[in-house]
Amino acid sequence: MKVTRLAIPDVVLIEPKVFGDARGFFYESFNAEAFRAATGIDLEFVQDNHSRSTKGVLRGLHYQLPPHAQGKLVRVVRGAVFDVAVDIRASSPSFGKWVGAELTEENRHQLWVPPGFAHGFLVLSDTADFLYKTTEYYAATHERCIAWNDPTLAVHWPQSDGTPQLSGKDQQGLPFVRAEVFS
Ligand SMILES: Cc1cn([C@H]2C[C@H](O)[C@@H](COP(=O)(O)OP(=O)(O)O[C@H]3O[C@@H](C)C(=O)[C@@H](O)[C@H]3O)O2)c(=O)[nH]c1=O
Repeated sequence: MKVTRLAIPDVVLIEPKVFGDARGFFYESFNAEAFRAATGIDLEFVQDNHSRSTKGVLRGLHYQLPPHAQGKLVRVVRGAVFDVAVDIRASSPSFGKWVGAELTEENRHQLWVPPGFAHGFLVLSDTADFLYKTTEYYAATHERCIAWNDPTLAVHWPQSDGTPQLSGKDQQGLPFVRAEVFS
């Protein structure tokens, strides 16, 4: 497993070791002990999620407030997305900054998005199957959404020719300046 800390070092890119042979491939998509040894981060996941989206769909920027804040280990098993994590921890030196990575079926990269970050992704392929593990359960009452195109955050979404396809909820995403953040 190769671990790279991104420009916001709490966000970690993971490149698993893949064993290919005549049958296909095998890799450990998560191993708590190996993850801890490589990153120093001790994780206990409680929920696994799978979403499927078509090209041009954008989901985000989502987070849950404490006490239901979620860390997410995200990956793509079909297609390709541009994945984004925004630091919304008021006391952080990178508050309001974002990092992004392309996660694809081919590169098998994963992103660790810690609690205290808003998260979203744009689908670049015809279809994308997006899988993620979370450290806390879904809590609808505590979920929040910041607008994907907030001018203060200025996330640079790639290949965005026109407006992405958004859920009704995501069309109501708040401006960053009005969003509840982590103290
Ligand atoms: C996220 C989630 C949704 N749901 C339900 C609520 C709703 O009826 C339906 C679709 O939910 P959403 O529109 O919120 O799904 P989606 O827009 O895919 O939400 C996800 O987006 C990405 C970017 C994240 O970071 C995730 O944490 C999550 O917020 O699924 C659950 O039952 N459990 C869950 O954990």
